[in-house]
Amino acid sequence: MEWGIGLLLSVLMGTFVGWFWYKKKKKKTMMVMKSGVPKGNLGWPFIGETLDFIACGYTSRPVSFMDKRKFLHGKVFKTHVLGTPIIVSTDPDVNKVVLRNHGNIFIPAYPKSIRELLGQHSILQMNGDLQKRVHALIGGFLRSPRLKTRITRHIENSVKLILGSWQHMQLIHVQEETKKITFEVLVKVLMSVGPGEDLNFLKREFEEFIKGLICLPIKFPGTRLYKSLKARERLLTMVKKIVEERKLGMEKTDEKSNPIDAVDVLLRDSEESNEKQSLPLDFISGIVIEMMIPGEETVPMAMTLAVKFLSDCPLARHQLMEENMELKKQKTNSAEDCSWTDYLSLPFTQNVINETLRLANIINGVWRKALKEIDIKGFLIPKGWCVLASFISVHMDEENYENPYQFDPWRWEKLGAAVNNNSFTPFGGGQRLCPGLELSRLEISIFLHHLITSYRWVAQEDDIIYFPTVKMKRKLPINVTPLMQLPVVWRIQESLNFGSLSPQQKGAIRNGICTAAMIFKNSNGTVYYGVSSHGTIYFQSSRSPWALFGSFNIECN
Ligand code: HEM
Repeated sequence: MEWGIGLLLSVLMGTFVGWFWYKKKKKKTMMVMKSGVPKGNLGWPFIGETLDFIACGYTSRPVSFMDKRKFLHGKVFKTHVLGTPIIVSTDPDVNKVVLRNHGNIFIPAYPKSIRELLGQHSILQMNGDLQKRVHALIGGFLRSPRLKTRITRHIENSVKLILGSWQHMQLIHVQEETKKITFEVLVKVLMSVGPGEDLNFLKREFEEFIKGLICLPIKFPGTRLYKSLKARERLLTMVKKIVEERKLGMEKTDEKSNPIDAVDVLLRDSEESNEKQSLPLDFISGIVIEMMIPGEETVPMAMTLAVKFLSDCPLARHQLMEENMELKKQKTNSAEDCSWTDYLSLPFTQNVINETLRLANIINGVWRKALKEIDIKGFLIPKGWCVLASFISVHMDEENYENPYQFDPWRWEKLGAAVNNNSFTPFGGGQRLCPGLELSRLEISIFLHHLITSYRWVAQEDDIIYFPTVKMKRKLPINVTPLMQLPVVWRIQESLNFGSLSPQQKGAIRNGICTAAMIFKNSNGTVYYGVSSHGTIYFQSSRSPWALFGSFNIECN
């Protein structure tokens, strides 16, 4: 009996000690959770703080949503937007960890409409080894010098064709025109489809498809999502046909030439390795469709916004013109074509592109979901929570950039190489760093080169809208005049600060007309004039070499 009571007491005692220990541990965990989970406000039931989030997206300062909360709760805070509680990081170090820890801790978490439209095989949603494999294949191909050499000629032709069509147009909508260039280039890179009926079909259906990328996730006949899904089906049929034909062609020939496009790369990968399972044709077709998105959205928007920012900053436009005119002159003199390295090594042009990408924030951040609880810099992100690594907040933070709202391409002269910098992530980072980074830069550089060396433009009033994606309210209307058609004096006004001219030089411009002293004919009979970067005209004779003055030349008839 005593033995029984003793046992009972020991069991009770053990249970009590166990319970006490468990409670203490739980309390400790709760305390860690409480002190570690970022502060913030989840707002109203269901809608959370979505209304404020969207309202800020329609202003010229979309980052004000983040700024307000950053001020109240710190650089990492919690909120509830677009139907989900979320932890927002505006801290570059935290963003870096989120981007790097991809796969094992963080997986992409995109809104439902995007998930539905891109389908289960989307590269943006796949994880693990498959994502690594596809990313490496696409990245390797897009970065290869062989592709860049080949595609440079193609981009040039496409840019010249579109710019040429502006000759007799007064008003241009930059946002629409740039899409024509970038979509055509990307479809060529992806599946070698050139201008014609097929391209028109792809463009038409793709425009219908992309409208549903951010919309209410309701799909029955008549809804936006439904229409976009139908367009995707039609796109898939056509792309799959191209992929199948290519596969058949490859089976018929034993010759192994270099891959010509992304379809080739994806098909060959499975062929060349016996260990790897071949990628299904549906899967390849889906990836190809998904990769058309930058041709319709991101790259044309970057070009459009560069034009917008340059229009508002004549000094930058002038310096860009000088640099590109110099390249044009060199190439004309040596009777050579510009190579991709020529375009990418124009320092000021690259600074303009960096600054455009920083200020425009075309992809304003990435959404991830935590698969495990993780502590980053003292912030506890509980398992299952979504994290928004906000790039726009970092790009527009005074701590990282002086006068962040000012378009200042010269800041990059001090900041140096932009890549690998946590505070500059327009192309994301880590394992999902955009594989189209270099192609995008090349396309934008070629577009800016030909635009600035062929046209003078005046932009009409327009505003940037940041929600749901970055767009111009009026598609950026500009009035263009081909440089060749400008009276000489226009070209001079374009680049001169008249106040800095000496009386003798001023005498060369009478009533806005250039006198012969400023005009120069070379041996071919081409007329030039030279202008320095500081707006001083140099009188030149046929014996003084142009390079001596570091001036640029504009040809005129
Ligand atoms: C200015 C133009 C562009 C910008 C700003 C941009 C931005 C980005 C960003 C931020 C990501 C990371 C997404 C994430 O981490 O979830 C990304 C991924 C990606 N981008 Fe771009 N991109 C541009 C152009 C292009 C081009 C021209 C292509 C070529 C086809 C491309 C193909 C891709 C692909 C395939 C991914 C997914 C990579 C993966 O998840 O493994 N992008 N891009």
